[in-house]
Amino acid sequence: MENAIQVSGLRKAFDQQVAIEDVSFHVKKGEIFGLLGPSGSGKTTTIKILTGELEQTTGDVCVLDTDASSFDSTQFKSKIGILSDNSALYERLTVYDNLKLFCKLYGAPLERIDVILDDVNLKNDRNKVVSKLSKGMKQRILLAKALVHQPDLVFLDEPTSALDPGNVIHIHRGLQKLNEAGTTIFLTTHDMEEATKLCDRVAFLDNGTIQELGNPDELRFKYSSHDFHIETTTNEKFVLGNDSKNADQIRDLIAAGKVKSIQSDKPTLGDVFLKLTGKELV
Ligand SMILES: Nc1ncnc2c1ncn2[C@@H]1O[C@H](COP(=O)(O)OP(=O)(O)OP(=O)(O)O)[C@@H](O)[C@H]1O
Repeated sequence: MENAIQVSGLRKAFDQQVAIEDVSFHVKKGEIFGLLGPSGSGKTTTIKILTGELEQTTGDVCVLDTDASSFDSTQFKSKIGILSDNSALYERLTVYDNLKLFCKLYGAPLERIDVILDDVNLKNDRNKVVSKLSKGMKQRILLAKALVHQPDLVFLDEPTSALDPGNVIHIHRGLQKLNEAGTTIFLTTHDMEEATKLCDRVAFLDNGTIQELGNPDELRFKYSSHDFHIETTTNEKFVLGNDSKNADQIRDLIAAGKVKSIQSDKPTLGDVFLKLTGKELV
């Protein structure tokens, strides 16, 4: 099967509270797929259903050719990695020993530990006791734990939310490297730059339903006004619509050497979300 994840008609209600409704999508093997949405939109609920932590109210879920009834099996768990708000570490053990325990659980070679510690920028902290580390460092150990056994598919619930910009760049590189080696990545994020940079496709979730789904650049183009933003050599700024009448004007301005810059309108993913839902994606 070429899909790593197949979801159709998914609904989850907690008593009267509907968290997600009629959610359908697929994630191809080898893709980086992002689920984007504001707080409370249903991202974590979706991840928890896909990893077997929660049971859906209705709908079908298939992950790595495995039906939800088998998500508890060790064989399935060894093929996926999870970073979620429930991920935990042994605080009194060192960084290395935490990862060693996890490797032993899933039969992963111990040589992977130093490779993954480098990917999450913790190479020099391998012998430190976890309880003495910062929140951002613990987040990176949890990320290493999700990735150390080289899973076929990883679920990352806001992987960089607690990290400083330098470490975000480092982690992004590590995730891209992992993906190039064949791992499918499913992530949630509030960070539109992260989604634009990393994801092959994104889905916008709002109030528990998918509002739009596609490649970030294609979505940005689809929701662009296609206007041109022009700045002249005399620092005048104006906007011209993308039509043949304006093409003549733009050509004349260029011919007269009066154009300092021309930029086409390209909304950010946050702008697209705002257009679709009237909400900021924060
Ligand atoms: N265990 C639960 N019991 C009752 N309601 C819940 C439970 N878990 C989630 N919800 C509700 O389901 C909705 C979706 O929550 P969810 O945690 O999936 O959102 P989210 O998009 O991950 O938010 P955030 O970005 O803040 O983590 C919210 O209205 C939330 O209050």
